[in-house]
Amino acid sequence: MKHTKHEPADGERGTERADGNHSAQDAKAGEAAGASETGGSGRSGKGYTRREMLKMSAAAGGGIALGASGLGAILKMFGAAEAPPAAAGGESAAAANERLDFYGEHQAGIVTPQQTYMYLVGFKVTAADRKTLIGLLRDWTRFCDLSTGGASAVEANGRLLPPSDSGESVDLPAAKLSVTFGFGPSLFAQGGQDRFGLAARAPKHLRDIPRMPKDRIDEALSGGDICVQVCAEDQQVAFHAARNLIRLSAFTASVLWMQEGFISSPPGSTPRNLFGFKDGTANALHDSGAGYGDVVWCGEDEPDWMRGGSYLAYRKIRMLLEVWDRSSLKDQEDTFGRRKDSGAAYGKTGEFDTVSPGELPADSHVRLAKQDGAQMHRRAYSYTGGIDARTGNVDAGLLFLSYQRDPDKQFVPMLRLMSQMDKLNEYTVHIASGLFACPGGWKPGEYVGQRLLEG
Ligand SMILES: C=CC1=C(C)c2cc3[nH]c(cc4nc(cc5[nH]c(cc1n2)c(C)c5CCC(=O)O)C(CCC(=O)O)=C4C)c(C)c3C=C
Ligand SMILES: [Fe+2]
Repeated sequence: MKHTKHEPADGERGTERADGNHSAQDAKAGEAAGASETGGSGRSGKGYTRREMLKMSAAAGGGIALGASGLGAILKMFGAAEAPPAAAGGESAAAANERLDFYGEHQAGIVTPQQTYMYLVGFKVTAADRKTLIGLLRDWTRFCDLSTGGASAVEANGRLLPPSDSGESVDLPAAKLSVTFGFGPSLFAQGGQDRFGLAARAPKHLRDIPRMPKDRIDEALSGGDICVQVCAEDQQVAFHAARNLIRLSAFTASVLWMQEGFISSPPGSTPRNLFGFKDGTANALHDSGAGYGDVVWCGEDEPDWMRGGSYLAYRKIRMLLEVWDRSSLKDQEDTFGRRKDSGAAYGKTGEFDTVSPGELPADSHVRLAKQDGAQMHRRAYSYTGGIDARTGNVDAGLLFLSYQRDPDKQFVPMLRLMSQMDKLNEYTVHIASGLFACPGGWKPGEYVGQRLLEG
């Protein structure tokens, strides 16, 4: 059952916390709540774990007169910045490192370091009007605010109703949870219909990725009005967030598809994909504030809500592991133009040595990327889906995700070139596709997409 909405009045909202600390109002509310747990000592300025939040919500249910919504009451306890106290002085560095700020100039989960687990969920909005859509985005915002801070939105409204949160992350830390939102072309216009009065606010480059000749796209796994990328260092934390975002969308949106990915590498080194090659090396070419500005973040030529945002290109690419595993090491290395062990380009010794395209096979993947010349920020995850019952082969591959400021220049032409010539095509099939406009980051007190919906 969906929780009753708590619409904070302006005066309830907390102030912006550039330093990660909450306003005095928040701290006071936190102290009051903490007092019930700490024998009166309070925990002003310290973070609360999910477990503590659960206990506090139970305490609040017993001792504080709740409003229509227990969740609302919990949020009120922490002040109407709608967040539990964030990492601040006194908290252990380990705990602080577990949190990624949900607020900021840019959304987390784009250039922030890649976490181990990822869920990608595509939604179709079923709401009939903009107001209902806004309600969903507000609910999602509250959930993300709490869960990225390591708290749970557990209602304290008795045993006769389903709990507002499924609860499997209650004892777990924030685990660097990030939730990144993107809007698909169909949210702005579908079949010539301006469904939510947003057509005039559509970003410049948002249209479906054109189909390529070799594509075997499954429409049921593609597109959508809204895409949510959920990442965390703990799979249960990531799943919990994806699941509860779905749950909160009941009656307002329906899930079209959900993908599950993973990636792993020793700290500081480039992860390997399921072909055993280091994947993500060239991100180092733009790995700086200035580089992100040139490659990732949208600028002044976009509507205000997209500034500091980016376009997410998504391709689900099946990798034919059995074919690959029967190929010689030479064939495998020729496919990328890089060495399998070190990741170095042909003719070089170090992974990050500058690539000399002329030394790479003409149809190799990296040579074609260099020929195209564009850069994008890749954030891919591997996936596995068990065994293909028809063939007995392993169903596995890459959830290719890239962020760029202009997909018409930085993604589509390269995809076209690769689809025509890439040696990698002998071993891969593209089976799902989508392009989403991810707005710039959120300010505390603002709901996801507010500048689009109210601008
Ligand atoms: C249209 C863009 C791309 C698709 C689709 C794509 C699929 C894909 N890539 C790999 C593995 C590797 N890709 C690598 C480099 C690389 N790939 C792209 C783009 C697409 N890849 C770019 C822009 C680059 C960087 C090229 C450069 O400037 O050097 C590499 C090499 C190491 C690295 O830089 O990451 C690997 C390995 C797979 C397996 C795949 C589809 C399944
Ligand atoms: Fe690639």
